[in-house]
Amino acid sequence: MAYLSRSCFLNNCREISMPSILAASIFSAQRGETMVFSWSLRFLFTLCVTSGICSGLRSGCFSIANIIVVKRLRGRLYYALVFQDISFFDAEAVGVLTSRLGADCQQLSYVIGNNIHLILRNSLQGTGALVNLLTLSWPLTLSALVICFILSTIFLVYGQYQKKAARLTQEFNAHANDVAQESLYQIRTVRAYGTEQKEIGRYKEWLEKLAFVSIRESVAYELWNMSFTTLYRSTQVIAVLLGGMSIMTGYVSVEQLTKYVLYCEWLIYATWRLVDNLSSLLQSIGASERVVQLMDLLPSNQFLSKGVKLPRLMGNIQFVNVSFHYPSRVTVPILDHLCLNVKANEVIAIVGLSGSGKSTLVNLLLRLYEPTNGQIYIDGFPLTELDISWLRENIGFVGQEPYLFHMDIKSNISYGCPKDITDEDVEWAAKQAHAHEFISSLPHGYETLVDDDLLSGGQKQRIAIARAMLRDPAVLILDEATSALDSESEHYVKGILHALRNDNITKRTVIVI
Ligand SMILES: Nc1ncnc2c1ncn2[C@@H]1O[C@H](COP(=O)(O)OP(=O)(O)OP(=O)(O)O)[C@@H](O)[C@H]1O
Repeated sequence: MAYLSRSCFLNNCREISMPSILAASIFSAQRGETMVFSWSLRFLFTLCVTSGICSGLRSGCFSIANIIVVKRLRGRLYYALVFQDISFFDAEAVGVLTSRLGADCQQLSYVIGNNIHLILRNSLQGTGALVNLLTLSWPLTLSALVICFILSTIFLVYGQYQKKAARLTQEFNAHANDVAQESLYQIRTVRAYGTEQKEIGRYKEWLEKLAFVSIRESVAYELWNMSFTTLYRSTQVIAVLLGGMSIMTGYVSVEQLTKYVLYCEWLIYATWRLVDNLSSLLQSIGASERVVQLMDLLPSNQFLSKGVKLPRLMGNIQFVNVSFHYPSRVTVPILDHLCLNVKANEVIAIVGLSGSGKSTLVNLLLRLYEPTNGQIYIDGFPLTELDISWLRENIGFVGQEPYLFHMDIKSNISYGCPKDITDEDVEWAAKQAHAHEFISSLPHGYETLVDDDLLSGGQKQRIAIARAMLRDPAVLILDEATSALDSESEHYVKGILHALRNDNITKRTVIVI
């Protein structure tokens, strides 16, 4: 790669002499200097071939580098996202985050890949052209430079606008993406309530905002294009005007003027390409600011500090004066100086009105959020001092709305299990959760791929219970785990709870909400 870059750099330097050689070959033909003419032609031909080869190799290498950069960016961003606090996900919409992972990462790769490389190349060619122009005639060069200066000034104004527009485009795109994702994900609710038109309207609202910004962006681009073309043509007219006058006064020769026109073309072309690359660079920077900010986020403190791993989790749980409000709703206290004592191997039930904070209690125990006041102790250790991954390995949790992954049933049951698992273990857990029978009746049994329509709410919940049972946890939390079960399954699950309570061999603390 380094060798290739060096060769391409040398080729770019050689390319700068092209207008000179072109003019030299034309005028050597006019003077009848066949040797010079044939040498110039050979040189030009070699330059054409090497330019083509270098350009092909360069764009090939940069496309590959781009693919690698996008892969790494996405990986790094995903890593940064996954290790954020849960409160981060309360504030950020999933559709917006997936948009950052997709289109925005792609944009950022253009900054790193194509643009910077093209900017360097065009700067080199522009500088080469300028040096050659200066050796030909400085008054003529000055006129070309004035035009380049005006072009750059117009571009600065336009570039600022483009950067802002790019950021808005990304924002509106991300919101449109979020609305579409939400509606499609909730399509059954949408259909049941007949809100298809309302959802289309919600999506269109963002599309309209997006179109508005895009149209303004296009108009700005066209204005810039218009200024550029006018100024570019002006250079040619000025060259003929000043150059013609200089020839008439004998200040420059025809050959010098020809070289000047060719180099001028080269300079303006390089300026245009440079400005265009800078403009898309600014566009990409505008679009990728949020990606960079997200990538720079440090992982949650929970993962940074190494906590204590106890030889065995007994399951003593103590809430001492715990108060809490959600970070997104600081004015709404959920828990206020709560004290709770659960002894190891106890089976307790937490009962309360809807919205009274039962699930919040579990969220705090799993350390998804930190209490705003007070302390939670597990086996006498403050929760914050324990190794969080170790603790979660020892807790089995079944939530109110169990979500199954798009994997086969066996993988769903063994999901996140820290131990080595055999097929028999998976079957045992499924039997404990009264799930074995319906799993066996599926076309591919435990190998059946789970998708949204395959299982009923109660069946999904039984698989989630099996997942928790398989870990053989020291603390088992069932957050309204029977809410989606039919009366027969509920009866069985209650049987499991009784069995857990009377089980004196497998000791565990059970919290039932
Ligand atoms: N992530 C969150 N951000 C902000 N507020 C939240 C969040 N999760 C829950 N709440 C609020 O906290 C309060 C308690 O919710 P919680 O889910 O703990 O109640 P619950 O007793 O489990 O209710 P239910 O029995 O209906 O499940 C509710 O007012 C709820 O709106």
